[in-house]
Amino acid sequence: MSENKPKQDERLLELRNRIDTIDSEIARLISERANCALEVAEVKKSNGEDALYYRPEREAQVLRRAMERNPGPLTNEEMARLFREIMSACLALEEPIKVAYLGPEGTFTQQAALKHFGHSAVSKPLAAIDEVFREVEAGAVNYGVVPVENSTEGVVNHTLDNFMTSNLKICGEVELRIHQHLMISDITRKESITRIYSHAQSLAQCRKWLDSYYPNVERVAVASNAEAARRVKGEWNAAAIAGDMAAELYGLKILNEKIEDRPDNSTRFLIIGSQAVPPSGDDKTSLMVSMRNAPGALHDLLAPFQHHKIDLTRVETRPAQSGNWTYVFFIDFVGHRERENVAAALKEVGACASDMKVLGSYPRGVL
Ligand SMILES: C=C(O[C@@H]1C=C(C(=O)O)C=C[C@H]1O)C(=O)O
Repeated sequence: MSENKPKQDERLLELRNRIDTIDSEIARLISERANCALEVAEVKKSNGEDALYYRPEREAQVLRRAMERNPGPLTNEEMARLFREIMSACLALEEPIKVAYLGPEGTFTQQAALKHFGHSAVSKPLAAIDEVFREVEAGAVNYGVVPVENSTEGVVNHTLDNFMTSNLKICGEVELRIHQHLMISDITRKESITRIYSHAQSLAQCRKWLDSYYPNVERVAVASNAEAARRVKGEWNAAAIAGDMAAELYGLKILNEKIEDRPDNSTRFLIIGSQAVPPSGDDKTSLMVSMRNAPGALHDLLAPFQHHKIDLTRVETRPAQSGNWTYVFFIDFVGHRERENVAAALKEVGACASDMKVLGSYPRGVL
């Protein structure tokens, strides 16, 4: 035993007492904050604002500020995550926000929903992207969360196509680093794996890894990663590729961690709702445009953005549902539609397009 032990014990006791004092101060301040949020809800109610107290632009500002003034040693992301949960709990005092997501439970989309709304939101898994759109349109939930693009595998066509027939708006975005793991159940025989289940996108994200380590094993695409994990539960000769949440949900053991081919593999999700979001100070806008099929059409469409010094972050093309060989462009750019240069560019684009719809201006993803 070190002769310093009594001294160290004393120091430990002192530090723990300090932590206890700080904790009671934090608890008092969180309660004070919660009471303020309740009062804000009262004011909103007396202003006749909708029953929805959630304000995406204000939440983005609160999170950005938490990161900007972070004195350390916690990382900015950790600090913002803590504030994310405090806000989520404060908002739920009035009424928990209801969110539908592309399920089942355990998918990356659920993880994105929790990252964006915090754990006090009530989330509801649905089986298809179309169903998420319908549920939000019907007003059964306040918001929906759907994937829109993956850095390795590209765009999620289903989500873009839904905007052609829906009047929902984009109210936010959230980006998630995607880590894929190979997992097995407690009855799986490691040496006898003949089949690997996963969603097609995930199989594609791990193609090279699978070619190296399981070249002769059958790859079976199923509806979701969580479904892959569920199947493995009862099969002694199968493994699944899925994320942490699925492993936890189905009690699977992770055999190989982070097997995605690209270390920066990430997916972007959209928050869909019926609310137009005011500027937060750092925003993006998504636009859907149809053009007549004429020479120079794409140039005419993009020129106003260059002219008004607007940064494009994405341009996607999809076949229009109205006829063969006509196209719809999905364009994302930096800036809110209420900003002068954005409004001017939109006017010019509108003048040369056969159809144009602003899908939404929304805060750039913070976390
Ligand atoms: C408190 C408000 O309402 C909600 C709760 C927030 C919070 O806890 O900070 C922020 C925005 C809203 O979602 C507000 O509008 O300021």
